[in-house]
Amino acid sequence: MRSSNHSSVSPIAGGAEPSTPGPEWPRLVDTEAPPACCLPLLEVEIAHKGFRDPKRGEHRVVLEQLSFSLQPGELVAILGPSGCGKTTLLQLIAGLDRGFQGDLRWNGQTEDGHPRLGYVFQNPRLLPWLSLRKNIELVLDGQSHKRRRVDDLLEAMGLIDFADMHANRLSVGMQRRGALARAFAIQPQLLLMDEPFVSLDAPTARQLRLLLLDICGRTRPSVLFVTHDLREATMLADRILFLSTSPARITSEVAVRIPRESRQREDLVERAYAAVASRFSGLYP
Ligand SMILES: Nc1ncnc2c1ncn2[C@@H]1O[C@H](COP(=O)(O)OP(=O)(O)OP(=O)(O)O)[C@@H](O)[C@H]1O
Repeated sequence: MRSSNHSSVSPIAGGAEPSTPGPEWPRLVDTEAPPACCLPLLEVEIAHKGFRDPKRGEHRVVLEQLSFSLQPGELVAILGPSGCGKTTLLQLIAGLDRGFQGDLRWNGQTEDGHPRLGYVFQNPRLLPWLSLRKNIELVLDGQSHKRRRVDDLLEAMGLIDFADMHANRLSVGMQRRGALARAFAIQPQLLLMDEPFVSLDAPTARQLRLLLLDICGRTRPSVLFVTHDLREATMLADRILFLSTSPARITSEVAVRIPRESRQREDLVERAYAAVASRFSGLYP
């Protein structure tokens, strides 16, 4: 299973019709997913996920017939309207919520083969009573050279001068960077990120996106991240999956063909972004 359960060029439900492809298709962006290279790290097949509405007591379907796969080393962005079920999807994949109908297959298996997993939550979730350094060392328990690894990461995040400060003394932006450092520290095989760069100032967000690409280039994790920022998705992702409103399913998919080593080129990203934005105009301005 490589592509999702949708026609690859279909518009999002309720959205604008796709415009005629421009010159960037299929050079920088394409609706054809690249051919699968090998066994997917993850195959998602969610038949049904719902919640009981706390007020009315009714069962509400949030995800339905949603499927896609993730290749080793692939960076995939998930976009969709607010409240459609993006965080819910990440939580199912992380195993934080097992109440759904469907299957998650890791390296082709449903039981074993769960990879080392990093999760950057929407809220940084650092332990307020510990220093920033201790928050990160905590996930490296028992590993040698952890101080060196933590210092390197804090340096890269521009946080080294704040390493011994309690987490609750840090600004929200600094806590976000700390949460990213904590997720990178375990060198995850799969990194799940829920709007990781939101509420950071533009230069810091750009610096961290480039850092993510740099780390991905070196350690090749698979990354699945939620964003509302189509430009960010175009800069980072190899594929962008578009979700519909609840019950969410994948309605469209775009492959971004900017080579990883050229993602820092704003001109290329801007052209690819313009092509994707024009095709899905009105939905993700
Ligand atoms: N534990 C829960 N109990 C009941 N309803 C829930 C629960 N968790 C999520 N929901 C509901 O499921 C729907 C999807 O929520 P989710 O947080 O996954 O959306 P989202 O796409 O990530 O939203 P946003 O883009 O605003 O962050 C929402 O209507 C939410 O209220």
